[in-house]
Amino acid sequence: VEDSLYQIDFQQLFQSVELNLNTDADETSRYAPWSFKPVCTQTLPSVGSELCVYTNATFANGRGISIFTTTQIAEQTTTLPPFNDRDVLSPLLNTDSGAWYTQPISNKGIGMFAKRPLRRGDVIVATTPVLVAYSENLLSPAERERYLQVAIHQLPASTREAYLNLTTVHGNPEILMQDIAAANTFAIQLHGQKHLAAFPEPSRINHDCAPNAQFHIDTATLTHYVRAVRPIPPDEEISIAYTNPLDTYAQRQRYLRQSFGFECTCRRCRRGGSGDDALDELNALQASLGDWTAESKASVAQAERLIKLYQDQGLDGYLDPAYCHAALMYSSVGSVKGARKYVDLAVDAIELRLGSYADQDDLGVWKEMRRDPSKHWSWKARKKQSRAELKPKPKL
Ligand SMILES: C[S@@+](CC[C@H](N)C(=O)[O-])C[C@H]1O[C@@H](n2cnc3c(N)ncnc32)[C@H](O)[C@@H]1O
Repeated sequence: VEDSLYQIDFQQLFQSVELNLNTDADETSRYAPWSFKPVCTQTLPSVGSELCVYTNATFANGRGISIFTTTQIAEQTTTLPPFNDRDVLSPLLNTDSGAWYTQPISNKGIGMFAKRPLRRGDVIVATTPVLVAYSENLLSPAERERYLQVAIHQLPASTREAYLNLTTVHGNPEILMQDIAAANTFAIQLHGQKHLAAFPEPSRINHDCAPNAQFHIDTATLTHYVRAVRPIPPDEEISIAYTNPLDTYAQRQRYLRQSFGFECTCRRCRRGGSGDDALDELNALQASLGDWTAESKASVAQAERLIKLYQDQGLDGYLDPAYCHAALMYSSVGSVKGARKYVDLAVDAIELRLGSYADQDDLGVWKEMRRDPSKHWSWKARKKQSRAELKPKPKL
C-alpha cells in the first residue's frame, strides 16, 4: 500500500513539474529567478518554515542548479554574485580544464587522473553545484526522495544525466537521489545553515589519507575548487581526503567505512595502527613548539623535524601549522630570514587549504609579521627566555 501511495504522490509532483515545463515565458517568469513553481513541504516546526525545491535552469551558463531549502535561504542565495552577474564566474568554470580525465580503477570504481603535469597550487577543476540540499533529519527518506527527484528532474538534461551517473553508497534504487548524495556531496554553509552540495566532476575524485589535492568551496560564488598540493605527474590518480588525515588510523577507517562503505588501503592505511607513531611524534612536537614557558624545550631543530614529518607522511596540504610553528620559532631566536621564509610558506599553505574561508585577520597578522618580524610578540622571545634561564636565580 505504501508503495502505491508513494507512486501516486510521486506522479503528482511530476505532473506539476511537467505542467510548468510547458508554460509560456510569462508563466515561468512569474517565479523568477526560478524556472519553475517551487515545490514545497509542509511547514517543518523545528525549521520554522517549509522546505522547497528551487531550480534555476540557466544558472552558470545553462548548467542549472536546484536548491532544496527554506524560502528565506533561497531568497538570500539569489543575492549572491553568480545569480546577478555572469562575469563573476570564471570562463574556465564547469569546463574541461584539460588538467584531468576519468577512468575506472581497480576496487575504487571511477577515479580522476592528471592529464598533464600539475604544480602545487594549480586549480585542477572548478565547478558550481547542480544540487544543494538543506541538511535535515526531519523528513522520512521516502518524502525527502520525492523532493530530490523533483530537484534533479528539473535540471537541464545533461546536468541531470551527470548527477544520475554518479556512484552510490548502498545501491538502493528506492532512494537513489539520496544514495547518490550520500556518496558524492560536500558540506556547504548557506547563510549559516549546513547544506549538502553535489558537484559531479570532482565527485569522481577518490579518497586518500595523504592526498595530492585539496578542495575548498567559495560560498560567495558557490564554487568548488580542487587544487594540487604537490606536483602531480601525468596519469597519477588525483585524490582528496574525505576524512581528517590527522585522525588516527582507526578513526579514519571507521569514518570511511560508516559513511562511504569502503576500506581505505592507501599507503598510510597499509601501515595500520603503527602509522599512528608518526602522528604521536607530530603532536608531541607541536605541543613542545607551542610551549612558551621558561621550561620549554622548543628548538629550531624541532620545527624543521615537524615540517619533515608532515612531508614524509604525504600531508603536503596540511603543512600550515608546521610552517606557523617554524616562523614563530625562527622569530623567537631572532632570525629575520627564517621567520620571513616560513611566514611566506604558512600564508601560502593557509590560503591553499582554506581558500576564501581563510581568516583574513589571522592572515593580516602573519603578513604584518613578515614586514617586520622584530615587532612581533615572538621576536627573540626564546632568546630572552634562555638568557633569563642563564641568569643566576635570585637568592631568596
Ligand atoms: C565521491 S565517489 C568517488 C568516485 C567513485 N569512485 C566513482 O566511481 O564515481 C566516493 C565513492 O568512491 C569510492 N571510493 C573513494 N575512495 C576510495 C578508496 N580510497 N578506496 C576504495 N573506494 C573508494 C567509494 O565507493 C566511495 O563511496
